Amino acid sequence: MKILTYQQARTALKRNFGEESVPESMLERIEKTFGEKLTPEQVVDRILQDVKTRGDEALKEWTRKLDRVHVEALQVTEEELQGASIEPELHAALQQSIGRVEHFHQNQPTSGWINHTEAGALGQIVRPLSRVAVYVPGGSAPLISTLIMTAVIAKVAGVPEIIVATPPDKLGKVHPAILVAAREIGIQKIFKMGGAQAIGALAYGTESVPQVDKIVGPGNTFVVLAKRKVFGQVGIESLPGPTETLVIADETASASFVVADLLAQAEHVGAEPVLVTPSEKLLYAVQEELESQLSALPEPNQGWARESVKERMKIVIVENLQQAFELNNIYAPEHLCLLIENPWEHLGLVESAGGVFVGEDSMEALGDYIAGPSHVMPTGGTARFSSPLNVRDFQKIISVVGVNRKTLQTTGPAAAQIARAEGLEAHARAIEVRLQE
Ligand SMILES: NC(=O)c1ccc[n+]([C@@H]2O[C@H](COP(=O)([O-])OP(=O)(O)OC[C@H]3O[C@@H](n4cnc5c(N)ncnc54)[C@H](O)[C@@H]3O)[C@@H](O)[C@H]2O)c1
Ligand SMILES: N[C@H](CO)Cc1c[nH]c[nH+]1
Ligand SMILES: [Zn+2]
Repeated sequence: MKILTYQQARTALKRNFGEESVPESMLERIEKTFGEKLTPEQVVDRILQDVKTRGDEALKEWTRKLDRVHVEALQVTEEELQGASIEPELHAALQQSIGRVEHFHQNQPTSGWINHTEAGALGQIVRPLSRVAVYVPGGSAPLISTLIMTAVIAKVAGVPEIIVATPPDKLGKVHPAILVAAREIGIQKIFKMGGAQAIGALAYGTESVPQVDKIVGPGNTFVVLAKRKVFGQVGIESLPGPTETLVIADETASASFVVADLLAQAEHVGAEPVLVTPSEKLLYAVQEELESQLSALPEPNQGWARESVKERMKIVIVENLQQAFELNNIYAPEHLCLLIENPWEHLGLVESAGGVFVGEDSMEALGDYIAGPSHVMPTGGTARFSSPLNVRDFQKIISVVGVNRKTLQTTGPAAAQIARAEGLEAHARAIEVRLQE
């Protein structure tokens, strides 16, 4: 755990996606798997190229090598989908989550507009994408909730065809709760594939996997790098990678809640929990509480959290809350949790974050499952320029230009002027030929 001053944190928290150092443990795992020293980027290039040229065969081989399982049929069969069952309590919880995510996104304004006036018409029409894929992580835990936090929003946007990709478990199966949630949402096509190989298959298409228009959803470093590389071939929504949380807490915060929130995210592979506080008293209380909550966690959760917390957790001591929010805006975290007195009064200081969790009853873990907004949020500092997954990510806007002769007469000469300044004579004439009529 690192304890930093405000000045040190100004440099330490500044990030540029793709430039962060790769953990030694990941490089070692790569060397073990590939038998040579490669960067994650080189690994992803190799996998994408192979899937592009050899299709299903490559996909299955990479699944065997990286997920250590052989899958005969990549697509989940109708029997598997219809036969999946889970505890009624979990089923009801999934239904509640689906309902709340759907309701939240139905509130997002997304309609188009066309203004018909005496000058003619101008506007924007909105169309859903035709075929999208949602990636549901499954490397270390089957993220059932991520299916809800992606596919339900695609449904609200009106996408007719939604495809799911998720890594198979060691028996070559998809978690039954993912299948039940898929049934509830009305999804039929689910593929047992993960990592960069899944992204390649969806971007290029294979014998079994249809090429999609856009791939959305979070994942580990390999998934995120692959998404970035196939952008252009297909659309992507943003770069939601390993999760991160910045908690701003003052002396009024409960150390127990602060630690609970930091540990909840530390439980994710590669997570980065950061605490920023002006209170030394809270700092000592948090250090004590951390040990006690860590040892109370059951294995294997404790193992992940311990590794993450010890290696990755940062605590920053600041002079006041103003400094805390400045650091937040430099870091641009996926999640910002406000455990301070009068949190609503400070919301205006937030310039960048995937989501803000205001007050001690709005913990981020609730947002992960059921609050309403998608838990798919930008990481790695990309919250400076991108947003949480939302309905607009599944739609496109088409501009509509239908002005009339009156507008042509008032705007045409200016347009022709600009065209000639660009040296584009044919453009100017295409306008002027109408003006002469
Ligand atoms: N930002 C968000 O909105 C958000 C939301 C949910 C989850 N997440 C993040 O998603 C991530 C999920 O990661 P995960 O690993 O559990 O699942 P994952 O499904 O993203 O990745 C698993 C896949 O990675 C590939 N892989 C693993 N090791 C590899 C190696 N050495 N070389 C090449 N490929 C390799 C395998 O193909 C495997 O199928 C977590 O970091 C979590 O924090 C982020
Ligand atoms: N906190 C993760 C990234 O926002 C999402 C998640 C899924 N399941 C649990 N948590
Ligand atoms: Zn989480």
